Amino acid sequence: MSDAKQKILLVEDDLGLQKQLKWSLADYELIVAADRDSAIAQLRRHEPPVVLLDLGLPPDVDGATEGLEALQQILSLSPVTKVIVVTGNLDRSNAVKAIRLGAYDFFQKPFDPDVLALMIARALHVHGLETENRRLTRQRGSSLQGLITSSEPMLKICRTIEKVAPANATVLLLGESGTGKEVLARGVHELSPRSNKRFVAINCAAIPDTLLESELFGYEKGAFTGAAKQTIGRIEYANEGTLFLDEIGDLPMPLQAKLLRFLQERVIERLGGRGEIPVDVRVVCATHRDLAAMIREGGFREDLYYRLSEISVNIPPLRERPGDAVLLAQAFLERYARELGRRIRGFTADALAALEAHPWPGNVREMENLIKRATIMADGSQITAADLGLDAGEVEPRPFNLRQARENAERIAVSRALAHSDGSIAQAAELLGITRPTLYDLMAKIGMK
Ligand SMILES: Nc1ncnc2c1ncn2[C@@H]1O[C@H](COP(=O)(O)OP(=O)(O)OP(=O)(O)O)[C@@H](O)[C@H]1O
Repeated sequence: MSDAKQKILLVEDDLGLQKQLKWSLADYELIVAADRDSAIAQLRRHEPPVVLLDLGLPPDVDGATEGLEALQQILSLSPVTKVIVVTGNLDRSNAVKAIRLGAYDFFQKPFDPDVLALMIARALHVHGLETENRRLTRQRGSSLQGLITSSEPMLKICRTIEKVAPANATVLLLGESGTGKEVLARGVHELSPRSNKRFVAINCAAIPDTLLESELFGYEKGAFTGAAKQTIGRIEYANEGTLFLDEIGDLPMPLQAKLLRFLQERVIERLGGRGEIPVDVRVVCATHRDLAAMIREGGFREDLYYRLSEISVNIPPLRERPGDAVLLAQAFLERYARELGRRIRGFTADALAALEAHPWPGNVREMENLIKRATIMADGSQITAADLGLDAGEVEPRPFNLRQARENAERIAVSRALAHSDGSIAQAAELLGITRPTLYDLMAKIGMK
């Protein structure tokens, strides 16, 4: 544990007050800013958990417009920061306005050092709890290694995988390309008693039909021209571990029959071999195809389908996972900025809007590639929509209509808050500075589930 002092940002233009506060808050590392611009610069630089913000900032020292503007900017940049606003003695209405905008608390001048110290200690405590909570929720959300999500449907799938992993049941993962089927298949393996054995993946669509059989079942020396030595197949190689059959919908009919036989009897015969070899594998398979339609059209065996789908899991596409686009983008940015040694901190507002508006036909894979490329190409310290190569046309045009503008802003704020709070409504409401029922109402109003 480091015993470094905790940082507090003081936004105050009165030099006398600055001095006084510096002295009474000596237990903290006090960072001082005298106006909105420098406050934002210091916020970006130090990321303080608590900001003490005087609402009467220049040029509007007698009003609160500049202070309220600063408050909104601070919260939009860092929704987890606790902002305590400082107001004049008779300025209750602005204090209430600030709370409505998401300030954590307010404090009226002239200030009482003891009360202020108490308020700051409490804000730091709440901030610490929330950070820990987010960390734990995130950890819980990603009990499947490498899987990032905060959306309700995906978290539900994680829970399902956790439940089915220890059993030996065959799992069928259904979902569009790039939705994370292989990540989930690995999750099944990692959380199963077979985790210390092999996870063997084979993509049935990537191997020519003529080779697939020998690839799966192996062959004896001389089984066919070119079979120079005995070779074991992937099924046998996965013995005691997990076999992941990707793109199972592309398995040719004759092999479907062979696979079915293996699943029923749990023995294989190598090509050109004479004996049956017992193999103990857990089978997980996946496809982006509509197997039911394939069965109707005679392209997939119904009996094999039932064997494979003891547990069947439908993975939603990225566009149906509220909040995940931004969360994944942030995680990929962090990863690639680190790996590529680039100092890039986050996304601009237009990039966030574009990320949320894009339909992601290639799902998480498309997102990962896009962020990696943008991390390499970006010139500034933040990634813009242009860096992402997302067509400006894909971002909703900025509306003139105030109601629509408000709704757009609300939608972005709610998605971001949900992403930041790993889908917890209670936390998201707190980040947004509204009550839970208000958040539910807001989500219903803007059509978010
Ligand atoms: N929820 C997630 N969190 C983090 N990374 C993810 C997530 N989902 C997918 N990925 C990453 O996206 C890429 C594509 O995922 P994956 O290969 O599992 O998709 P898939 O559904 O199996 O695709 P395909 O059907 O095309 O084989 C991988 O690099 C994977 O690590």
